[in-house]
Amino acid sequence: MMRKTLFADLILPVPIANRFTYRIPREMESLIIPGVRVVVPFGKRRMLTGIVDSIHEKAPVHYEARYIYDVLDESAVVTPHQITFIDWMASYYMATPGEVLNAAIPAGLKISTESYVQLNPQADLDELDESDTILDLLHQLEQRESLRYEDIKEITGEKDAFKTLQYLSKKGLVILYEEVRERYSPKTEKYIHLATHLAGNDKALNETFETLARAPKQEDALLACLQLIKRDADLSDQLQRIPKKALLDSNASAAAIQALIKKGILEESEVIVSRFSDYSRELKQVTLSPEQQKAVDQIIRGFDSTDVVLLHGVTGSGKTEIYMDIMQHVLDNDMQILYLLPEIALTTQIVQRLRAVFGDKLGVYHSRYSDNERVEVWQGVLSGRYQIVVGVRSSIFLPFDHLGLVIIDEEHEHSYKQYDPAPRYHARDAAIMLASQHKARVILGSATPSMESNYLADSGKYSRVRLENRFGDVSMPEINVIDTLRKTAQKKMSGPFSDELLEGIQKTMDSGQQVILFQNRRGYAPYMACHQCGHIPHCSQCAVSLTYHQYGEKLICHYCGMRESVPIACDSCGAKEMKPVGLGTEKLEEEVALLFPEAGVRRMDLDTTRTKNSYERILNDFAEHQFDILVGTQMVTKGLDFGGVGLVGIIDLDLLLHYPDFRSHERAFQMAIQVSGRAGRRDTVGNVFIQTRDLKHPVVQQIMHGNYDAFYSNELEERKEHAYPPFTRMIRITIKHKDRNITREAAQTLERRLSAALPVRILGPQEPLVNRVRNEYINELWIKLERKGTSPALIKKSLLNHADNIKQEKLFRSIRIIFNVDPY
Ligand SMILES: Nc1ncnc2c1ncn2[C@@H]1O[C@H](COP(=O)(O)OP(=O)(O)OP(=O)(O)O)[C@@H](O)[C@H]1O
Ligand SMILES: [Zn+2]
Repeated sequence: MMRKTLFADLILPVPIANRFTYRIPREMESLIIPGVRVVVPFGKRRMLTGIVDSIHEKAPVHYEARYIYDVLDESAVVTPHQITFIDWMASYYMATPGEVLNAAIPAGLKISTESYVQLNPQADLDELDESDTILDLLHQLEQRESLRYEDIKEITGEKDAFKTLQYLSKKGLVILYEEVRERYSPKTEKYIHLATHLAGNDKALNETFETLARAPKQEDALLACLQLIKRDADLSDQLQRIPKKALLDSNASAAAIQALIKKGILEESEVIVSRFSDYSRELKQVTLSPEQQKAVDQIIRGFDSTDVVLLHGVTGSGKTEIYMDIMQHVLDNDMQILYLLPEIALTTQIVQRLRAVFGDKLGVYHSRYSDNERVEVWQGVLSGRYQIVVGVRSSIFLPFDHLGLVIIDEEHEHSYKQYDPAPRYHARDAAIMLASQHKARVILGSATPSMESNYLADSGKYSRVRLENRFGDVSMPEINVIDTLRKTAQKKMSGPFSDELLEGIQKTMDSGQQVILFQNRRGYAPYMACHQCGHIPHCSQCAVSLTYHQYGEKLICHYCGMRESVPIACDSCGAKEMKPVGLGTEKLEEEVALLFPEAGVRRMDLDTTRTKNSYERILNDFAEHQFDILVGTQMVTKGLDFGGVGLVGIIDLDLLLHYPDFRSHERAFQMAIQVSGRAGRRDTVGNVFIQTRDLKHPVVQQIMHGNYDAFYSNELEERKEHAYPPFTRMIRITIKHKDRNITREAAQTLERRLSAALPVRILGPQEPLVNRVRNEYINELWIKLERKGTSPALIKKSLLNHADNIKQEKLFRSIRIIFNVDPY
């Protein structure tokens, strides 16, 4: 009987929308199962790590299948659920499964291939007629065993050293090869135990001690070791291993331990340990208030009719405790829980609260973790060590296989949306999809629900539970709106502060409380301008002004990151009168410190939180009242829970209100209410001061009265009138090219064809406000899909086809077309 040849379909991390079929070598047949990682050759000289999706006997028709090169896992690291999820995400967000896979898998689980170069042992280096660079390279190779591709580039000074290498390889002077290496490395610790022949053998031990009579340090070390073993009460077994570190801590010298090992008295071993220490729970018992208990009951009843419940509770109503109560039920049923948060800054506080109750069942996953740490969380979910994961948006990709509950806290937050690179997904929406795959339940929590979620609750698709009061009879903060237009006329502004705000800050600090000041702009000043001619320095690659950062004296482009030093004289007229204009957090911090010299002031924004533990430090110090005034961007607006905040100031609400985007009102309302909610969360009534020039603006009025329902119904009218979400779904198509005309022409051509072919509304093409970034011009088309119209899947397919077609044309060959589904 003929033996069958087996093939595997793989997902590879490349932006091509297919599965790739490879042959399974005979000796790997039993090893290759769905969900394991394999290494395969790809193209001429690349090696890639892929995931096995399925195994079959059908040889591909259009190409000769190549062999799988290696298999990396003994059991699946990706679950079947994940593969379904990856495929769904790729098609919904118009990305490829490979792009999703790339986002999903922590870098530590990817294999890197590195090209190495070695001197051909047969090569004769004498009498070579080559350039000095090449001779230099060959001599370096002669001295070393091998060089990495990267090193070669450095030696030759060439950007692409491959040509040189090919040349040398053809001449038989060098050998090129690839080495595959796993990036994840487990953390190990050294352990010490007593040699087998000594354990439990007092006679032998005594004899050993005698031999050490002249080596007191070794004697001490052995004694210390025995004491450590005995201290552990329930272990009679003297073979127990003790951490070498513990032995060193008990003052045994490293040299003495080494000597004992050499003599065969002690033995050393290495053990793989977790990067995350075990947390014992303190078992904090929380009693829910009657209103909270009622909400829990309502949520559970809500799940009878819908899988998603929207928990709309005012700031400080104790939503977290409600989640925790329901989580306990889910754990009792042995199901997994995913708890999503919009921002790393928030994980610190929430994790502390959750850990007190759930101990080491809790894994945390976010981008500040190292690759190795992320791999351990991934494996911890696979192995069942972590039943609960708290994390930011990428945690939806973890290998869950029996999710019971997904909590999406602060569900209105737009940081749940991934902008770049693909897949451009919204973690809230994707998590709801993930939950439905697992038949799990979802709680969306917010004090200011998104238009979409509230709309779906209105229409009965979600259940809704409301909490109108703060926990523990705490009052809602008092909101004061200050008319800065009038204050300016009355000369009652000092810099960005009105007299009322300053007075409020002073009073708050006098009463021993703390202050949060919010300004949604980082840097020192939004731009610099010449006092003589008005010239404003712009980024050379983008159509935006450069932001002035006082720290380091730099002008920085917030679009492409380009930095340049601050010009002494104006580029345009030569006058030496360049001045910063406007107010960023850096300047705000400076002004506050000047006005309140006795106060401690710190700042929290992107610039002060770049390092791993910086959030924690700022937040912990604030919680411990080590400083009085926290200045920051939207980072300070989100679900933070501090007891001592008496006042919150919004320096310039207009900045939020008048942003050219259909969601600006929604965002302004949400941010203002959220940041206000940080005030007065314990006993005294909090104060909020909001500065604006637009007192009569309806949204300002709604914020002032904390009236979500009024805001929602007004805004819904607007959205309906202009056919914006939630009444439609939008897809943004971005066309980019370095030539402005080609960009426009491509956009126009695409628009014409789409209009002719598809029953959709198209806005544009138009140039966005910032119409050039990194030297590429930008045009946008906006597609509006009716909620009940042609299948979005078909339309997306057609959009992709049209995009592919247009790129076939000579003029448009190098344009880039980027799709962003639900681009908000
Ligand atoms: N049942 C309870 N027992 C003791 N303390 C509670 C209880 N419920 C809530 N709290 C406390 O009340 C405060 C506010 O609760 P929490 O932070 O959960 O509010 P929230 O609804 O998430 O608010 P926000 O929307 O502003 O984030 C917290 O300090 C919390 O510990
Ligand atoms: Zn730029």
